[in-house]
Amino acid sequence: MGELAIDVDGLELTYSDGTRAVRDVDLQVPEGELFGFLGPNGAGKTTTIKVLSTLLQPTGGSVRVNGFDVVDRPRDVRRTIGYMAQETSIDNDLTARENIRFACEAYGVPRSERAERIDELLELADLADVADKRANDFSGGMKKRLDAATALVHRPPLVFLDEPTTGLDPAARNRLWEYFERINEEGTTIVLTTQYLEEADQLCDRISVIHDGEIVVTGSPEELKREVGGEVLDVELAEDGPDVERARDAVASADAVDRSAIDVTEDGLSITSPQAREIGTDVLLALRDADIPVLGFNVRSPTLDDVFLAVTGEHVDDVEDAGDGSEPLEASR
Ligand SMILES: Nc1ncnc2c1ncn2[C@@H]1O[C@H](COP(=O)(O)OP(=O)(O)OP(=O)(O)O)[C@@H](O)[C@H]1O
Repeated sequence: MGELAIDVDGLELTYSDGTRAVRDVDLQVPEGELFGFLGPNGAGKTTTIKVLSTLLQPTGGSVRVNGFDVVDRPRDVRRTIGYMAQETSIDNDLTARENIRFACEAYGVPRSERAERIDELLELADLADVADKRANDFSGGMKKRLDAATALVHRPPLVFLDEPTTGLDPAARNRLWEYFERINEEGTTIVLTTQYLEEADQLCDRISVIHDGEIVVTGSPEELKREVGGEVLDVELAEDGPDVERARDAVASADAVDRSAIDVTEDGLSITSPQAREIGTDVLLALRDADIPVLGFNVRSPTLDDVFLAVTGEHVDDVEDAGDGSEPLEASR
């Protein structure tokens, strides 16, 4: 492992009204990683990112960013990071080029380097063709790409992106993912927050699932899925059929099925087991004996949705908050 871009030990952040937004957070992110905080609204993602980027002072624990303590050396931290907030900070009345030029001035990029830097970032953000159009005419995805470009003008080795794709359609989101991958390949460490399981899965080298202000698990998407333990047997039940709890009781009565491994899903039940394939017949027989019709069943690998359920004990739907019209924490399958 190379140098640590982020080294957090026992971070606590309690707001002045007593809200304990973040607690007991330990985290190490090596340089070069594309790291994600995954969690629903209110989990503490923004608060954590604001502490890491010196916008909030921790109320406990120690936080080092690029080797600098955020309390003792906030200027050095700010000099070496880029930050893209949830709300875009670009000026709609300015063109893409003018927005980046303005950021260059704000970050003190030497005058002689500005023109080259602007062209380089317009290219990276895939906005060279529309460089002289006003941001007001841009789509949501283009605005986000421009916003991220303005956070990179001073060539920070580490950039924070707070929910960079929330509210975007899948095509725009894919384009942003490619852009972030390019930035990361060029050597910039990226720490982002997301409510999207698919985003965490596809984009991030490692993720921390954050829930109620605590990191509940950290690892690569593959590691986390492996930790779920085995495969998942989905059983689809008739919507107007018997009570799903009765179905759960019936399945739990089958040999080799652990009751705690049975979850209620939108379509019926899912059973996680190292022997998901072997227990299928027993599960179907148990449901038939209880006169519960089965519409379909399928064995599959776990998704991050299953990871989320396993580590938080909550369903994605239970924590879903589609207040902004998007579909956060939507399953990736
Ligand atoms: N300024 C504040 N004062 C008091 N409580 C706050 C403040 N800002 C956030 N909180 C609370 O802290 C908790 C964590 O909020 P935070 O914004 O960090 O979550 P989040 O995971 O980023 O969610 P979101 O997706 O909504 O941004 C929530 O309970 C929130 O209500």
